[in-house]
Amino acid sequence: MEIGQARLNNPFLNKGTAFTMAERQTYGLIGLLPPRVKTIEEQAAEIYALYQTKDSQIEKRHLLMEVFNTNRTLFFYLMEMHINEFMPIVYDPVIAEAIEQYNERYLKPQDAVYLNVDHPELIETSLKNGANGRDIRLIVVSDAQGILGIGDWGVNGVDISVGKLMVYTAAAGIDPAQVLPISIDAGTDNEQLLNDPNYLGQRHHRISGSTYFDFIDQFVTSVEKLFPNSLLHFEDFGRGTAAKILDQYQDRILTFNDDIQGTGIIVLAGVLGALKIAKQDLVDQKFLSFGAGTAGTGIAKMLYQELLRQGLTPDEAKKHFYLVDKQGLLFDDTEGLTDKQKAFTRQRSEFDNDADLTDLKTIVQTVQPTVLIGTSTVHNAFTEDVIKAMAQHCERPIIFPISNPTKKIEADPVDLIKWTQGRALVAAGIPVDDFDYQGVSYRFGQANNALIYPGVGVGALAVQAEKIDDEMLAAAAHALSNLVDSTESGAPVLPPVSQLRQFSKVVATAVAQSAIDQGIAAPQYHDASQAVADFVWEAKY
Ligand SMILES: NC(=O)c1ccc[n+]([C@@H]2O[C@H](COP(=O)([O-])OP(=O)(O)OC[C@H]3O[C@@H](n4cnc5c(N)ncnc54)[C@H](O)[C@@H]3O)[C@@H](O)[C@H]2O)c1
Ligand SMILES: O=C(O)C[C@H](O)C(=O)O
Ligand SMILES: [Mn+2]
Repeated sequence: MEIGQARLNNPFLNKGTAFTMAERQTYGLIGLLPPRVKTIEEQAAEIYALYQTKDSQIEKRHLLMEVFNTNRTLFFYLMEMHINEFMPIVYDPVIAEAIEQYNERYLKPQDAVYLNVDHPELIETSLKNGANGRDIRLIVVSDAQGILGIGDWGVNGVDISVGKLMVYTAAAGIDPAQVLPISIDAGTDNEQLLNDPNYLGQRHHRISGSTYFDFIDQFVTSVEKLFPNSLLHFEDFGRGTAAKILDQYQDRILTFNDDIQGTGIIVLAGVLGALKIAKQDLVDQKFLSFGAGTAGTGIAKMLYQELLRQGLTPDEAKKHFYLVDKQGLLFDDTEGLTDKQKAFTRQRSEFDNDADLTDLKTIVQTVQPTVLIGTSTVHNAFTEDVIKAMAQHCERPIIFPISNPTKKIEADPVDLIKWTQGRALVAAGIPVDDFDYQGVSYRFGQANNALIYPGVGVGALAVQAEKIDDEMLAAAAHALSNLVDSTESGAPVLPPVSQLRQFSKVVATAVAQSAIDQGIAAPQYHDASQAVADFVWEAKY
């Protein structure tokens, strides 16, 4: 039992001024706190009042991180009360700013584990020190090669592991004492960091090839050994490693890649939601993915698998996809294709103007897509010309510019409504305010994987699933899209973040049920909603 200052300094156990007199006796806290005993409601009201005095978003974040660092229960109590307001501050988009300023604003290690590619022999010790005897069930790990759309941020990327875990607890209620954020410092190719005297990571370029993959393998093996009942969530790895790692481990351990799978199913859910509103079928759509990297190809795969579930053959389903990357429309003879792009390339013989299919407007005019998804990190790539060309050929264009953070988004969602006279069905990766236009209030869905990965992870953990498979992922997407209200004009294509807690439970239950139905849940679980309810942690003293 931790007593005295050690208890006050332990964010998992600390209650600050809310320790009762009896607790102060028991835990050796007599004389260590001012006399007045406060309730959690009083503490939360005080912090919130202070929060409102902060001028900038980064200052607001700094305050909330201090609460997080000192008292997890109070932090999550507050977060539940102000979920809409706090999500963009502790998570995307302000988290990107925090990552860019990590060295300057370094406060505390945030109970994360810092692994160093040059010292594989320290992996186990580091993991044990990080857990400090806690029963770890969920790990988010990042090597920060592709942080959102802002590139390589080395050790600064630890914030994304911490932030993704915050959302897990706020949305789906995993006990914050059972999570472990991890940074893998594999070096960085970010020259700004390498030249920054304050940079806190290893000062060398990224290590790649077998040294890198051997390190990952030792890491995964250590996680399996030390935390055999945990889910290992990979976040913001690079285009050249993310899919390789997922393919290597997805059948061996309980693991998940958020950028590939989480993004795939949030977009699938959003597209299904949009089609519900437009009263159209998935099999009648043509999908154009602009930016065919980790997220773009993950999305194509999820949509493709849904077409198969709806009865199409692989050849028929494949014909619905057009991938565009730096080279233009991707053909089977395009130079530099990634393995995941190869599954969705087109043939030049399909087009008379194949040589011209390098700019987005010509591609849109030629292909006439009904669904346009942006995962390119190219700000404002969806110009008025491009969107008008698309809207000429379809009544309800489905347009998801989902590159993050705000400075990378492919179009301003408000412009998409204006340019299509309100016909577009739009979702972005970041929160966007409602927009009143020609008598209709347009609400924008947030196609951010945060709306779905917490339910997936908690659903899988609640029934101790052996793995996360495509059936469970599809169950999650369907559960979420079923909640879309298609009756009101201007309705969003996904349920609003204000209901994150409620719908994460629905997603978790669907995922748990799928694992039970497939026989990959632990045998003691028969009732998915009971298992999820039993698993959920509440932010109270
Ligand atoms: N909303 C969400 O939930 C969500 C989830 C994952 C990723 N994202 C966003 O998607 C973006 C991409 O992430 P990623 O992990 O796939 O990165 P990535 O680097 O794997 O992929 C980006 C792709 O865009 C391509 N690209 C770059 N410039 C281009 C151009 N001018 N024209 C066409 N293609 C171009 C790159 O070659 C690459 O293939 C990021 O901004 C990220 O924040 C959003
Ligand atoms: O982190 C986010 O906001 C979503 C996504 O995982 C991304 O990489 O952009
Ligand atoms: Mn990500």
